[in-house]
Amino acid sequence: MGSVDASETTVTGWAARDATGHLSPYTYTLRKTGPEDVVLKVKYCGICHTDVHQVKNDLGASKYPMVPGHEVVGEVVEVGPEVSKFRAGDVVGVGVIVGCCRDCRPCKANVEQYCNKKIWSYNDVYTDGKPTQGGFASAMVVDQKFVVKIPAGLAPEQAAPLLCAGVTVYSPLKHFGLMTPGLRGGILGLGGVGHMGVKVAKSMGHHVTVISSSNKKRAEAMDDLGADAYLVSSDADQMAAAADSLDYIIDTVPVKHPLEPYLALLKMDGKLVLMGVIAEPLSFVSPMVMLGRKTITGSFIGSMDETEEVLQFCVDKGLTSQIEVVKMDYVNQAFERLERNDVRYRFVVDVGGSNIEDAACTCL
Ligand SMILES: NC(=O)C1=CN([C@@H]2O[C@H](COP(=O)(O)OP(=O)(O)OC[C@H]3O[C@@H](n4cnc5c(N)ncnc54)[C@H](OP(=O)(O)O)[C@@H]3O)[C@@H](O)[C@H]2O)C=CC1
Ligand SMILES: O=C/C=C/c1ccc(O)c(O)c1
Ligand SMILES: [Zn+2]
Ligand SMILES: [Zn+2]
Repeated sequence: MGSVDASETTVTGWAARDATGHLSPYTYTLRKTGPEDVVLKVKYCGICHTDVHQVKNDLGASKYPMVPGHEVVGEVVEVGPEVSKFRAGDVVGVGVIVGCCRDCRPCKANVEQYCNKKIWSYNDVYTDGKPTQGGFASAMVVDQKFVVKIPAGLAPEQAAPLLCAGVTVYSPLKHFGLMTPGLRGGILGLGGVGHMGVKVAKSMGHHVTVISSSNKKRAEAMDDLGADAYLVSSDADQMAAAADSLDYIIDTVPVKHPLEPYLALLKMDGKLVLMGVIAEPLSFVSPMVMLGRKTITGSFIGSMDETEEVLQFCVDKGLTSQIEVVKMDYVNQAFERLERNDVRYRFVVDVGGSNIEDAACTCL
């Protein structure tokens, strides 16, 4: 962390300044540590496709300067006086949200990710009026409710993708009653979220089919990730042969795509769970869901409770994410490679090992 005055700490993050999405060093201040706040020095931060959507203003609501990053693992360096769960030296994680109202139905049901007053970890405004900034930064201050302990047995860089990608697949499988061994699941789009989908679903005892836009990932999917079957979505014969075979599909495609080819793969009562953030209407004809009582639904990350659960689930099952660790000065190339589908399967930035405070003067 940088200089400290009576109330605020100066930190360096890597921010996008406009919709080109190019990140460069940016200096800003953290809020004064409140009674329930945890201050963490960032060690690692994963790059999610949502970060690409946000820096490039795909959703039309981006504000700049924007420091992205919501798969954040760090070390606690300070806690407020009312923090009981954490102490200095703990390795902790922060994900997509850092605030909620605590009073609405979702908050009271501990599914605070569905709170209409949730505060996003970046591209949002905190309760003090300051913009929120994410994990591609030397440090963050986060309310303890939105901080999780990284369990022993999980390397910090390994834990990073679980804080968004991991919990994003775990939550709907749990919520929709899809944890039963023997189910037949489909993972559409084998990227950061999708590869965690294969691993989590396999660990639940499912028969897992990857549905991909190309044949390029077939061997990796079957041999390294443990998928049971692999379909190329443009291969009409393969798709026809797999009709009526799946209990669910986790759809992670980040761009507009037809739904009917995938609805056809579902059995009666099958579920298509949309994960991709797509700001255009998707379409299907009604018989595709009526004839088979199929469901099209969506799911948004997971709760704080589920985040703790998926971390422990991964420890218990010996499950790891497949990551490429890079330094901060590679972040723009990593974003470009992610956008062109050239990563196996998640970039994780070694923020702590990148001397980002020193780079601040030279990289603008
Ligand atoms: N709902 C939620 O809570 C969350 C939503 N997201 C969203 O989920 C989506 C996926 O995120 P993430 O896994 O990080 O992204 P990745 O880019 O890592 O993976 C997406 C995968 O989709 C496939 N794909 C990519 N581009 C295309 C294309 N043009 N046409 C068809 N298929 C394509 C590719 O798989 P293949 O090569 O196999 O075709 C690619 O690997 C994003 O929109 C992200 O914002 C992310 C996290 C949480
Ligand atoms: O990667 C995590 C966030 C996902 C997300 C889902 C829906 C939405 O509208 C977003 O802006 C982000
Ligand atoms: Zn994410
Ligand atoms: Zn609420």
